[in-house]
Amino acid sequence: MRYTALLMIVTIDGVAASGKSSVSSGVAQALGVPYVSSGLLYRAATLLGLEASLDLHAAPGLLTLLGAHPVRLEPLAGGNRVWQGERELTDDLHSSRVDRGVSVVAALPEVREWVDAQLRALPEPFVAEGRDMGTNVFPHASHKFYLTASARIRAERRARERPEDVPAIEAALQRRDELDTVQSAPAPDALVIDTGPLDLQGVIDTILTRLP
Ligand SMILES: Nc1ncnc2c1ncn2[C@@H]1O[C@H](COP(=O)(O)OP(=O)(O)O)[C@@H](O)[C@H]1O
Ligand SMILES: Nc1ccn([C@@H]2O[C@H](COP(=O)(O)OP(=O)(O)O)[C@@H](O)[C@H]2O)c(=O)n1
Repeated sequence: MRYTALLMIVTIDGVAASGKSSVSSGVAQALGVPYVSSGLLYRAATLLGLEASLDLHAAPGLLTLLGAHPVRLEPLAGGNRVWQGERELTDDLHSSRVDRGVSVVAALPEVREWVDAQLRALPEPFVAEGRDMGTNVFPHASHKFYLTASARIRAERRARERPEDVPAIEAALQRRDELDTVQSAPAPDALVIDTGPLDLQGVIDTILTRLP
């Protein structure tokens, strides 16, 4: 564990299934700090909206629901957990149904404000991962990274975790990348890493060598 991470925010953004959460977890564990998965909050809002049969394009209903039954992100270094009261949502957040709806929910400015407020309230230090951590939420972060890889490589990796086949996963990832374009630009001061030729530890080490 390194002790140089005091009062530091590291941002790791990138496209869908580029390795953000696995890499963030590895970096966070090496630094001895938590990591924060912003995508899980968008996924939680989507899951709860779907369960309540709400229109995912309409912010007021979603915000009323989230206000009445607050969602809590538990940012641990080994893996984030999401709670709504006593109910743990974590295991339900990576279904294909949530994948399909989440970009619609994430396009709502009111939902983005709901997520951003929770993230900005967290005590430093931490590693934050998502799409706009280095641009919008923590523009003052000391170290910023952006992960990419071809859609095919990302789909092959994700196929090891999902029941669908590679072409179906690839098409869904590309659709989500398109819908997420607005919030997914790399920060101008981020180091862009193509994770295609690297294994997980290779990406983690590339980042760690650039941290104090
Ligand atoms: N560089 C890499 N090499 C091989 N597999 C990787 C690499 N990065 C991530 N993975 C694997 O790809 C999958 C998606 O990674 P994940 O961290 O969930 O991405 P994201 O958080 O961007 O969606 C996981 O199974 C992970 O173990
Ligand atoms: N900072 C963020 C994080 C996620 N998101 C949205 O949340 C969705 C799920 O994010 P995620 O990081 O859990 O998804 P994966 O890249 O892990 O598949 C994305 O497709 C975006 O629509 C966002 O808009 N901004």
